[in-house]
Amino acid sequence: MAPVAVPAQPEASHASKSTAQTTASDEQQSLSSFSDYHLDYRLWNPSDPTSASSQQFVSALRTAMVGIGFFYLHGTPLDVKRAEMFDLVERFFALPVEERMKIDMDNSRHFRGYCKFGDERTQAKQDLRDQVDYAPEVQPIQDAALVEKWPFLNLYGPNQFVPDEVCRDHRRIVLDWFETANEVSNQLTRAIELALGVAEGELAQFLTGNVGKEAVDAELGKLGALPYARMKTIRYPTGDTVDGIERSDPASTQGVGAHKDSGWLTILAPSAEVGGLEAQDFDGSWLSVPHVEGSIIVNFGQQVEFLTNSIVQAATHRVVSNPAGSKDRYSVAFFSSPALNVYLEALESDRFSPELVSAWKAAQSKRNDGEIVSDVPKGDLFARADEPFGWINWRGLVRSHPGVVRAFYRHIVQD
Ligand SMILES: O=C(O)CCC(=O)C(=O)O
Ligand SMILES: [Fe+2]
Repeated sequence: MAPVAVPAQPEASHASKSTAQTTASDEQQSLSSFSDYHLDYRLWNPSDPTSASSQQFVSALRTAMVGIGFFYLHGTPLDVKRAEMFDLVERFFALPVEERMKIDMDNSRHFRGYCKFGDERTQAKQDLRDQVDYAPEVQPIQDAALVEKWPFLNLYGPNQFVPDEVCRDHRRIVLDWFETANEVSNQLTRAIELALGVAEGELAQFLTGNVGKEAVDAELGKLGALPYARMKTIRYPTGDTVDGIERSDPASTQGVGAHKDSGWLTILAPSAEVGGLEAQDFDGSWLSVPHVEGSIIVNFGQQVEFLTNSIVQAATHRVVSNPAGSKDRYSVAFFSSPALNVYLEALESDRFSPELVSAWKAAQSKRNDGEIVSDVPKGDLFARADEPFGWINWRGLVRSHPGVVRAFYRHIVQD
């Protein structure tokens, strides 16, 4: 990959020293310096995916698809919404913790709402962040017998928002971002279909849930398509204690531990001021992923890897936190997901376009014998062909949020 000049980056508040304990050298490379990982969304014309400009976008996407699974996407409609969104996030986390706790996730059987600092773990270690989780704003599913048989149907339901007089426009700003990020994910999915050389809708059907009858359980099929996605607004706070909560390990810098996102595509807006996001290169080294003005970050989740037989890799990434820094870090992450009702089956590799295969071979030849080093086991959250995808979302949420399980699901979830 040819490094490319990019606009000067704001200084990351965690200097390279704080990552030196986990990286081999002080000279950490930045993902932003590689031209292959910068895509221009304005080239993509949704009403004419076969135009020369759209094809140029698809070709760039193909190159990114055989990379480490992370890229910058410039010129999306999220850019103009960013300032308002980050203003909201800062206002929300500045509220007294008692106000934030009024939308505590432990009050939501649908796994929506605020998770206080230190409640979440990755690889058995406390993550140093607090966050609000959202998903589609929909009615709960009413058919009690079906919900009992398929507990993941509980994931459908309303979000929790703070009233306007406490935090102005919480609901409006979040739902608007959710819808816009979802549209970007849908457009990228169409472009991925073209990059792979598969028919229109072949991947999109897994997201919309409008799959052929044979792919759906008959009873579940009664409910129709059950599209799903999640979103988080996140804070990585500084300070020895946070909201009166002690850090369990004062020396820890684990904002969020190394992981691969479990879903389809992640559309991520990282802090412009405070660094810390890192992506793992194929040789195991960690690249910094700073915000670049006028872009958002996209990464592939594990279901893209699953469906493409690993020709596309889900990115291994983490956030290195700096509790001693002068500013809290904020980020906004949208995770598209296969619909709850669908069964995923990997595509036959021999169907991929010659262009994709040659891009993949070229990328392989530059790696250590095609070897991929990752701190996360391959396929830890892959879908299974014999169960609806809802189970993957359900298991992930049950594992991450024991408080919700204690409040609502003691009878069906064993420790
Ligand atoms: O906060 C970030 O920048 C990344 C968060 C992330 O990777 C996640 O929540 O899955
Ligand atoms: Fe992630």
